Amino acid sequence: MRITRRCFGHIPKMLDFYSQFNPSPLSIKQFIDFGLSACERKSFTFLRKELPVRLANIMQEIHLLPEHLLRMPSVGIVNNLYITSFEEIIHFEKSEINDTTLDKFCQALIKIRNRHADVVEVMAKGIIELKESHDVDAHMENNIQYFLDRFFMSRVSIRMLINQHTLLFGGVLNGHSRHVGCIDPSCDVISVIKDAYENARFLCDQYYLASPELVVKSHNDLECGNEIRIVYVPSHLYHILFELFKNSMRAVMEYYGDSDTYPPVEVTIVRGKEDICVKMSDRGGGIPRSYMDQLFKYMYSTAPQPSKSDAHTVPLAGYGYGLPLSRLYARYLHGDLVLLSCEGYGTDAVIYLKALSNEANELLPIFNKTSTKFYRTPL
Ligand SMILES: O=C(O)CCCOc1c(F)cc(-c2c(C(=O)NCc3ccc(C(=O)O)cc3)noc2-c2cc(Cl)c(O)cc2O)cc1F
Repeated sequence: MRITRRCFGHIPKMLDFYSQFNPSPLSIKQFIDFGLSACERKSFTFLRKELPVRLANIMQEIHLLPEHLLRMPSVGIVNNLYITSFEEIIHFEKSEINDTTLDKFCQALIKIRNRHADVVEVMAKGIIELKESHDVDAHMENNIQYFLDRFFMSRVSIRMLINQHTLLFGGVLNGHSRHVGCIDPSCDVISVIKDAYENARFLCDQYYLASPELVVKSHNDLECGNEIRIVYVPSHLYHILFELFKNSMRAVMEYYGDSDTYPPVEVTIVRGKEDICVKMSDRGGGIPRSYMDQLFKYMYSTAPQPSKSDAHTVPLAGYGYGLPLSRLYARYLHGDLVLLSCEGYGTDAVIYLKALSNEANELLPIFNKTSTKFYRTPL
């Protein structure tokens, strides 16, 4: 990236240095245990190395992107955001550990988090710029899908580290006393489901003047009928559920357009030995298999917002990254999100979450020969 070389002299060398280390995945149990011992100096010492490592790993991949994409103005903006933030963090590499340094570090993290707030939208704009200026073949689309999954997963992980440190040590009182940073050690899955449903229903009522009811079923044979709770990040679970409820409601309301009664959206929660599963079932008519693959594709989802005139048709091309990002949130702690549709009937979406906090490890992209080869190997 010529711009980088000219303007940020020592950065390329530092990028090479930090990208030779693999990111260190933490389990949600480690986040909790660390958060309960809450030692700011230990957190600072870990983060001033780990954050540059995670930033450098993904920055090196940005530089491997197809030239056409790399040259898009919005991708250049994102690249420079990362360079600026990387430079700010490595500034603390050899700092003396005292209260002033710790306070400046916290402020720097908050500044970085704010700087990167709109990166998803800016990256989506970069994809639109590419589609409007070049033909994108299957190989390039494959590269972009691979990169964006890794890029957005890396971003989720970096924001998780920043949020934990700033929530634990940023001086703001912890409103939810039992939460450890952004983690709820005893997250009541059903209450997050109801939250997400009510908010999606509000949007559905606004647009369709009606909405499907919610039916919740729960199976917990492992802990004989107790409430199903998990050590998890409520905001991640909410993000996934909100997206799925919006999709289910849209499908049901479009499929039963002229009816005045609608089949409910059924959510079943099951506590297994390994996983907690949340299955969302709707009778929204389902999706043909030929279309299923497109739902998780960034290139297919990235399209200019539908003009108001076509607002009445179901946008078959998704217009956001809601579904691919939801799957990344589920996969971030070794869970998953799977869609099963029966065309002509409806769709099941299953969220798998690790039931045990010591198995819920961060899933982090690693910049190495394997990932480099992927970008350089023709289909
Ligand atoms: O990102 C965004 O903003 C929203 C992006 C997303 O927008 C969509 C959306 F909400 C709902 C559907 C949809 C349809 C549909 O639309 N069926 C009708 C059709 C008929 C024919 C064909 C075809 O021939 O290709 C395709 C679909 N059926 O089931 C679902 C459905 C999809 C998901 Cl992911 C889900 O969790 C639950 C569902 O019920 C498709 C979307 F795409």
